[in-house]
Amino acid sequence: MSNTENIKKAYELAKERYAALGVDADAAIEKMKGVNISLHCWQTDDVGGCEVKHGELSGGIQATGNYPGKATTIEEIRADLEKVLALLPGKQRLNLHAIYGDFQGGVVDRDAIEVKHFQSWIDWCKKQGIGMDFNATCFSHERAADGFTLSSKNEENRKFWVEHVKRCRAISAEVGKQLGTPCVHNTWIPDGSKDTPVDRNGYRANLKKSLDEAMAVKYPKEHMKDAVESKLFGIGVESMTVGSHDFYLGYAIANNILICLDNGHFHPTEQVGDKISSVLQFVDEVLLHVTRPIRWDSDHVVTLNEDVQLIASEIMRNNFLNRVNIGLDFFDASINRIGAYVTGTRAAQKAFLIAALEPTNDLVKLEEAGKNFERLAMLEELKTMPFSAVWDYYCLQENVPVGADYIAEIQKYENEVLVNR
Ligand SMILES: C[C@H](O)[C@H](O)[C@@H](O)C(=O)CO
Ligand SMILES: [Mn+2]
Repeated sequence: MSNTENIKKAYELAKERYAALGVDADAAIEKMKGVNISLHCWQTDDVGGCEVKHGELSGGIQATGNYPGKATTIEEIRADLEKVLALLPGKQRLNLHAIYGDFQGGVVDRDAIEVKHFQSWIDWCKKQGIGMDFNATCFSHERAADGFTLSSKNEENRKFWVEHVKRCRAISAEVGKQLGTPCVHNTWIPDGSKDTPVDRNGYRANLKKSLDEAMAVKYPKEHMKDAVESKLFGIGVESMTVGSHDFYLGYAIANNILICLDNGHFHPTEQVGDKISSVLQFVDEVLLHVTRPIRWDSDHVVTLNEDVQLIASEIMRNNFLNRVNIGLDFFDASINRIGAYVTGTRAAQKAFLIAALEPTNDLVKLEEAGKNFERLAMLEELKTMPFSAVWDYYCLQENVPVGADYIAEIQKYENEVLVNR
């Protein structure tokens, strides 16, 4: 019997097991069409970017490791992204940072970027048949050297970063218009203080003023949507982060924009999965940065852990796919970067498929009847249901490597492409 036949046979058996619980496995696979993950371009090159003058990565984020094969040109970044896309089931999106512009016609500073610097990315996305999201890059720059950007008390620097964000939003609107799918523009700034600051209020008032200025121009929602990303702390900014969760949640609610929840940006015992149904009572949509924090915001490769599962389950249980924009945010330079990318994205996708295979209504009924032992027991049983047979069948249907087969594909790419860089 061929491997394909075995996968199909295993799926038929799994389907019966799920059907016995009232779950339609075909329908769960169908639901995966709505799970479009925005692939963060910065996993290809350790958040380096395409500006000629590479600034040292700053802002309290770090890519550790020196595995060979890092992409160093826009062509290599695109080749790596194409490889990643080819190894993932379903349709994803691209999440681009402003430092990844196409500056081959001449590099410009961040306050002078225009649509023309991103046209080749828009065309690339069109060719791939995918949408694109965008990010202002308010770090790795001499005007961020003192740790402040939009909240800076240096008026020249503050205005510089306002202009950058303004331009990024205009570029995002054009991206969404050309690609026919809204571009989510995320603003994250590293601003904060290593030691105890005195004028916390002054910096936060500046940040509010800067965001108001940068977001004064409104764009159609069909073209672009604004998101702001909060953070608890970063390396070198341990005592105060200007853009805290309280600050940005307030700003997002007051302005009806998206709050970006990065699951590495909270106290380790807080779960972003628990926050989704809270914030969605007050904002229309959220943006997620799915990552794996180890003791700090370390941005390790996503794995199928309880935190990621809760995030996916909360979205699927509540039909929130149209209100939650799913992005990733990890960067590991210590292993094959394409391998990191594909493993992490597939892990997130698995969490969504597992969530789609849950008999949610029955579990809610148990909960509402106070049958909490039965709820606990069922949640435990679900963990060992034959999920992998459904995942393998989904990959087979999508024409991408099944199970661990993608490892060999990545090794081949390493031997044929990455080693020559
Ligand atoms: C590169 C990203 O924009 C960055 O990681 C940001 O999203 C973040 O999470 C900073 O800690
Ligand atoms: Mn993030």
